Amino acid sequence: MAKYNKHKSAHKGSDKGVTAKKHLGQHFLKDEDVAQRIADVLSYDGYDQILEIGPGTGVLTKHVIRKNMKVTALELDSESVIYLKHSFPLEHVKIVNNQTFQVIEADFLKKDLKEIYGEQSFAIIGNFPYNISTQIVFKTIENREQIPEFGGMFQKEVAQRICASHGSKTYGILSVLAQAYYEADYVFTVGPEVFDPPPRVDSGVLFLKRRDNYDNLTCSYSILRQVVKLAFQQRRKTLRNSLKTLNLPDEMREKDIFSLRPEQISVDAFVELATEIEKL
Ligand SMILES: C[S@@+](CC[C@H](N)C(=O)[O-])C[C@H]1O[C@@H](n2cnc3c(N)ncnc32)[C@H](O)[C@@H]1O
Repeated sequence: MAKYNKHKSAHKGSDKGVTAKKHLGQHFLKDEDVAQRIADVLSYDGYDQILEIGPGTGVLTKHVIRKNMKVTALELDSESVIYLKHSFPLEHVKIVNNQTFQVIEADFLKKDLKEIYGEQSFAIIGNFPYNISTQIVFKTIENREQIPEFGGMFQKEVAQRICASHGSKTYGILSVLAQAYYEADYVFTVGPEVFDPPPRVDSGVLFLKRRDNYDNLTCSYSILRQVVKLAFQQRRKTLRNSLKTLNLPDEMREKDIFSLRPEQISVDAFVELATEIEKL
């Protein structure tokens, strides 16, 4: 069971003046090897800017900085921001030429990413706050024109869900929407012992690489999201039942795909179906 200490002496961030806060999903990495392996999941090819979500006390940040990219770290916790701005050992920054590193105190979910990047591309990395995992993935998909790669750590089940193939029990809304635009690879699992305080669950690291045809899908994101959501809201039912509210023409509802349950339908087949529905 995770322990969020009221006393500042007992967890990894506390020696940096940062108390772990449960509502912010703060579990600080204490294993440098794992931090290095997370930083290594991105290719660092084809872009020169990185956005780290939730740097905390910078355990992962310093490995990312060494990759010779411009790094922006977005952190909601003001204690962590104060530490990163004033006490984060600057040798991590100085080792690389022509590099900028900035910390911005902000909520990733609310921040307008164009304010930071304009139209430029950037990759996302993080040991993500697990309480907002789904929203992080949705916001990434919505900003996909600027995000060629995304890598980092989620609760293991969430990472597995994003990477799941059709036919698997964990295949769902996140799998279809993420994989419509990104190739998704589950990279490795870590146990609670690499964090301080330890979470109750295992964690999984994944890597998303944007597909070459990401901007060339035959349907819009909004219709795909609508169809997939409706289908998985009643995952035990066939599409004929779950898509009833769309009032689709009978001849469409006679097609074989409508006798399937959503977990039996591949990403490509969902895209094809959403395309047909959008054309109506
Ligand atoms: C699991 S901790 C990881 C901390 C650090 N990266 C590490 O690996 O030790 C998640 C971090 O995300 C931050 N955070 C939580 N919600 C956030 C949000 N909406 N926007 C930005 N950062 C957030 C937390 O304050 C915390 O520092």
